[in-house]
Amino acid sequence: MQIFIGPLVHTLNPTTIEYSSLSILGISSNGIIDFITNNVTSDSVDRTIETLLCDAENMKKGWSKDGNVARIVLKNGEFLCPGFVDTHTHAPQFPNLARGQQYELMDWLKCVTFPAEERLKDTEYASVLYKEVVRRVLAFGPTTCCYYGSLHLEATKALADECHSAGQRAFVGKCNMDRHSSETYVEPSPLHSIQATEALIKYIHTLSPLPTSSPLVHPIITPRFAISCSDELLKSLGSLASKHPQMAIQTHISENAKEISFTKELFPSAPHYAGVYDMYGLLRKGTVLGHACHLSEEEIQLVKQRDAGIAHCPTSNFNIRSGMARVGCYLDRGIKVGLGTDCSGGYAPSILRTIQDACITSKILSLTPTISSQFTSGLEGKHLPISTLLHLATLGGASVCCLEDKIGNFVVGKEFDALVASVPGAGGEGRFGGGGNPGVWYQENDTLETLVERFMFGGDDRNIKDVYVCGRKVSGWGQ
Ligand SMILES: Nc1nc2[nH]cnc2c(=O)[nH]1
Ligand SMILES: [Zn+2]
Repeated sequence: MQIFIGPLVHTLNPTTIEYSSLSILGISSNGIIDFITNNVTSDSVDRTIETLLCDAENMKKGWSKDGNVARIVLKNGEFLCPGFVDTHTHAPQFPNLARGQQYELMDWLKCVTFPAEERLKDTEYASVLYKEVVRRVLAFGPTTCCYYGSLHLEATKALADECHSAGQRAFVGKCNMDRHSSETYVEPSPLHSIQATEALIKYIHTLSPLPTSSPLVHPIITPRFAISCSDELLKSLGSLASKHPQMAIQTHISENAKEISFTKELFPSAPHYAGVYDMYGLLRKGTVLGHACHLSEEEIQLVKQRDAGIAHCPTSNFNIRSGMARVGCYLDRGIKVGLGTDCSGGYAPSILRTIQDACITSKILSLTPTISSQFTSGLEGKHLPISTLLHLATLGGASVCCLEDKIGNFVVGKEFDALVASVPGAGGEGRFGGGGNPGVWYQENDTLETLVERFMFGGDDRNIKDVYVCGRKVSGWGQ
């Protein structure tokens, strides 16, 4: 059992952020938040803890004054933040990070991305690569991550193994792709693709959960995008999805102009891109749609109706010049939106970087007079406030993954997925943690609001001191 003592920040919805200058959180031995008291004064901490430990409800949960309780006291410049949720990334593409920026999507796939993914046919290479991928992702703070694997079953099992042994909450999918790739990187038939997907689902279901909680690693059905799946494959994936009505699905949608027109050519009977997935039963609650830069009004309404979620990938959208997603509009319509690093379309597995680029995307849209002049209320056409940006990175992402009842913010009964964020003092505590010389440091008299702002807009992995999934420390440079 652990008690955390320190400031915290989290969101309740896209426009409500809560700051507490000093909180006390009790985390049970199975990682559940048993109690929280916010805005405690520093001279009343001991007294408050004693009261909490003697509280009848807390005693029923196993707390007592004489129990074995670890106290974790945050230092100056540190605060608790909900663990980040990366709703869209590609594990086999990590060796390509920061390469290929000269291409747009379709050439980028052909020239640099498919060749990199093809290397995963070597399962030994997969094990070595994926160990490093999961280690790096965790160090940047995503306690939950939606991973695309390659086409290869054995390699993708290795990815699931790495998430499982590192203790990361994850969705792991084997890409389905039976056309429009290279001769050597394509699945031989829809049947082969489906059998391998079923085998992966079975395998992931055998990974043992933590002793006292539900599994952390989940399978996810992963048609790469409509272009790379034949009608027959999409149909079979739809049947597979209907056999597993709770299972998550991930794919790409409406990322780039050429991709959209090719999709229309390939599926002339579909009303639009979103309609292709809908036709095959792949657009539903738990579907994570990557990018969604150019959705039409009809598509937006359909996505909302089906209760699918959107992975906003702004870094990648700029890097491979795809476009800008209208996140304000999606949120105004009540669509679930989270952030995706989309490595290696994005440069790094950094959700902080993605927050910064989501902010810039919204600012560019707000500077476009034809857009900003149309909207007077709501988020569309405005630059996104801090509450919205933090929400996208945490609770918003959790809701895209249908995990909003389990994680995403600090609420009694939820699992403790959290970061200890650190904005060190100049030359002071934490300065050398994380390898050197963080780009932001606190100034005298900084409020918690200012620290959070510095972290979100100037932070990187050096500002992520500890990473907890379900109460277990899984990464970080803190001792
Ligand atoms: N950004 C991105 N878009 C895609 N569309 C289909 N595959 C991919 C991919 O790997 N990355
Ligand atoms: Zn992607």
